[in-house]
Amino acid sequence: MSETSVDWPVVKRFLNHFKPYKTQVLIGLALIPVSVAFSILFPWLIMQVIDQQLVPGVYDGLMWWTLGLVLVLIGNYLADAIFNYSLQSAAQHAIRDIRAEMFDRVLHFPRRYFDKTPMGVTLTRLTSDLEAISESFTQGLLSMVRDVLITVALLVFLAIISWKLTLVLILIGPVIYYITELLRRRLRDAYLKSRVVLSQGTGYLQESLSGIKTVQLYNAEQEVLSRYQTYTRGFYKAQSKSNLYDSALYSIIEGITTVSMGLIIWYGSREILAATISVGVLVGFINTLDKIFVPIRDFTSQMASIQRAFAAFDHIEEIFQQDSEHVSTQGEHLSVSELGVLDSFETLVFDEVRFRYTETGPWVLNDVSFRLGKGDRIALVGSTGSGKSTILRLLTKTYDNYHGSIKLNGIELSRIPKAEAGKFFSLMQQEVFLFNESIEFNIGLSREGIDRADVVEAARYVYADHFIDDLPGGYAFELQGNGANLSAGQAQLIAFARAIAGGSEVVMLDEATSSVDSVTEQLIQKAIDHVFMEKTVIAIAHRLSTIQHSDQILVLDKGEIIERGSHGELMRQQGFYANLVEELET
Ligand SMILES: Nc1ncnc2c1ncn2[C@@H]1O[C@H](COP(=O)(O)OP(=O)(O)OP(=O)(O)O)[C@@H](O)[C@H]1O
Repeated sequence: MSETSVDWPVVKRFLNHFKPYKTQVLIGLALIPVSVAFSILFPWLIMQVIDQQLVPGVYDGLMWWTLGLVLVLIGNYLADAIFNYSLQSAAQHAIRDIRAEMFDRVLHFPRRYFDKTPMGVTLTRLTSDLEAISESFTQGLLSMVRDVLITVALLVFLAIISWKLTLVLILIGPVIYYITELLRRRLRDAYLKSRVVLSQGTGYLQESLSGIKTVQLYNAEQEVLSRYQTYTRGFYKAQSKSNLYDSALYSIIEGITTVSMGLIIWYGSREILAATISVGVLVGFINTLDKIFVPIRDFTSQMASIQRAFAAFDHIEEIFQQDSEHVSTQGEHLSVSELGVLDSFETLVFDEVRFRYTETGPWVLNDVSFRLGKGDRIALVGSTGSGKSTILRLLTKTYDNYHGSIKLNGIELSRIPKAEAGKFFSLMQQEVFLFNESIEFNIGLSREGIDRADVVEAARYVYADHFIDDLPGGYAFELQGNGANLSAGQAQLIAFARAIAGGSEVVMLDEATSSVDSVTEQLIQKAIDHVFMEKTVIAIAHRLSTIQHSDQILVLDKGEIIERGSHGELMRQQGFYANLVEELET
């Protein structure tokens, strides 16, 4: 344990989750003394049967002793079963609650977290790390407490019936402990190694499966497989090593138990012949031996399990430590009058906004200023990486540590809670994610206040209704594998309908650059025209027609607005924009 530092507040927070299930924990704990009592009662009864009945040849009452033995055995099993069941049940309940709480946090994490944390890591935190803690709680910590108490009680019992035999036993104890400790260290190293390789392998597996289309497209199956095999080989090696130490430990302890048994029988027989102890004492002693050695052996795995739990505590703590960021994206508590100002969209003003994704990274937006009024349509154009999407990401509050000022109806955006700001803006994304659910779900997303009629209306708004009606089941049509059973254009229309269904006043459009078939292309164009006619729009525009429909065009280069104006004005300037348009036309 000395290798692992224990963060008690973390452990305490974990144990707090057991409070609602304290009855089960208390039942489990209450059964520990029962188990201890039964463990002593059994060898004591055996001693009595031998010394009082068998050796003197008294058969009267033998049945009662035997019945007592059976009852104690049954009682012991029952106590063990209830102990395990109640503690496991409490642990499972607590883990269920913690898992839900952690997932809730993860769902609210800022994008920065996901930018730097591989998905596999978050998955591991929510699954195997929690399992390790739960396992350690039941099979590690509390079983160890019970076993230690039983061992001590048995040793006291043995010392009372024969201190000489107990002395022989105690001499063997340190040998077992030393061997166990030696192997345990190696076992733990091998185990840790296998966990590291396993999590790397799982991360790689997850990445390969999410990129399966690319893997297959470029016939990279063999390379991917051989790279995965390096992880499985590593895992196999580490696992084999830990199995080897585990079985070595098991066999050595078994061997020592047998040798001790021999020693005790030899020494005990001499004592019987010298009439210092009775036959019953020797048999009772032998019966108890196993009960002492097994916990000593299990102690190793219990300690390992507790160490795993502490490592897991450190990992899940990373999730709980994200707290401050979690709160910051939520903005502040606005006053009633401020909330009144946010009733409907009036203006959005960017004033010398600067932004970078990381503390030390390059500035991605440099003194960006513009004003978007109700009904205005702004187009953002510029080369790739110039910062267009970043502007939209600031508005969706995906990132919020900007410099300068962004005011929504005069209130600083960073102060407005994410959910509140979200009512104003909806994003028509270029990158579409569709769930394995019905079309209706994919448009409405079970959002509050959006019913079936809104879903149908949104689909009609973006001209997606015709193709949806033609699908088997219509709005109940189940999508598969991120919309694999739709065309790319249809998937885009569903995403458009999703953005419209929210009823936001400002639509942010990230226009797709990928080409779709001409029929869907026309539908998408019509949907965009519709939005341009009726909504306030801020669009990352790639189509010339979208750009020309805008009141104001902002031309971005390396995070700066280098030109601004209407299409006609910018064409007359014969600058960056005019060149861009020329490229689009050719
Ligand atoms: N999560 C991120 N972490 C760090 N840097 C990022 C991140 N996202 C984008 N960037 C960087 O910010 C810059 C602007 O990116 P942005 O996505 O805003 O460009 P864009 O103009 O929308 O490009 P495109 O037209 O290709 O979508 C780029 O240099 C990019 O590398």
